[in-house]
Amino acid sequence: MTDLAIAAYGLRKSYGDKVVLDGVDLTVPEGSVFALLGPNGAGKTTAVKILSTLISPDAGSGQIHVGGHDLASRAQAARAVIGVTGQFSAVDGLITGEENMLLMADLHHLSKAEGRRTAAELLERFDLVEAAKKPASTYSGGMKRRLDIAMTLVGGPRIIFLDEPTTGLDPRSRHTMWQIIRELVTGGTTVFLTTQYLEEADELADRIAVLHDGKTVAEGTAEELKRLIPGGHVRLRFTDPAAYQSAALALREASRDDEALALQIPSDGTQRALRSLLDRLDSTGIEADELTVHTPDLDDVFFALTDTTTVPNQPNQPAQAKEALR
Ligand SMILES: Nc1ncnc2c1ncn2[C@@H]1O[C@H](COP(=O)(O)OP(=O)(O)OP(=O)(O)O)[C@@H](O)[C@H]1O
Repeated sequence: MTDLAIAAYGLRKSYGDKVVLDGVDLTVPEGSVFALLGPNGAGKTTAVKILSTLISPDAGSGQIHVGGHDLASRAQAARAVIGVTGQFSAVDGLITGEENMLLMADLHHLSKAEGRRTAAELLERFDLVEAAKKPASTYSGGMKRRLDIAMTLVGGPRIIFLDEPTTGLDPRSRHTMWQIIRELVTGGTTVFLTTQYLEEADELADRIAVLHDGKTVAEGTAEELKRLIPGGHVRLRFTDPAAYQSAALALREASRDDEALALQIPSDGTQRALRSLLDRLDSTGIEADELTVHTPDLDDVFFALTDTTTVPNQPNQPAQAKEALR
């Protein structure tokens, strides 16, 4: 069995009468990337803060082991093997990137020579050599984020927590950050990240947990999560209301959008399914003005699991009828 870098059971945290985490289990195998997804305020940062020993869980939580150390009795030992970067950035804007790195080396009690060597190595690795002598306040968002991670790596952590590592970055900087994260994992580091971007979880994570209302509502690989919901469909749009009505009669399994004159037909999007659909339309002499194939992605999973206000589409009911049913 693979060793677990993080094994947390029954995580609980409330602020006053607001329950933020209501018994969350999180297990992360060593050397893997785990993504915690959830809408704003779901409790992702709170989970990161607990796992990285910045705050304590409530009494009644189960055991939490990080890097093999029980947080209740050996928090100091756990702290020695982890690094945290995120919304609470450690970068000091008033001093240079290099000075920030050397400060970190001091905090980790590295000798002067070792501190300089480590700082130089990491500045090089994160493409910050040119900027190293400039105040960090002059850095772009992407550079600051890279410096933040470089600082975290000074202590050689085996497990790193990245709280929304790419929020606010432009696409190029985001891809650079993804590359950095992949390299960290190749080097054996375990990465626990929180993200608002489903695409990011899909790209990077071996396993993903979706947090909602203080609970994990789904967990698995991106593929497993996508399989949880059907979601796949073909959408046919018409400009002629008569053609739309005929098509709705011919395709009784379709969901109707009377306003947009569009029909949504559940489908796995395969060539065979599409051919059969088109054959049915052909045989009735109906032509759609637009056809789009939608295969489920993480967005569908995320919204299906976290949006409690959505009423699933009822097959083939006109919008007014649906209204009347409410
Ligand atoms: N120190 C605190 N005191 C009171 N409430 C808090 C505190 N910290 C967090 N909360 C509340 O707990 C909830 C979860 O916050 P948390 O920061 O963990 O969410 P999040 O999922 O990281 O959200 P975001 O994506 O917006 O950062 C929020 O409603 C927040 O207001």
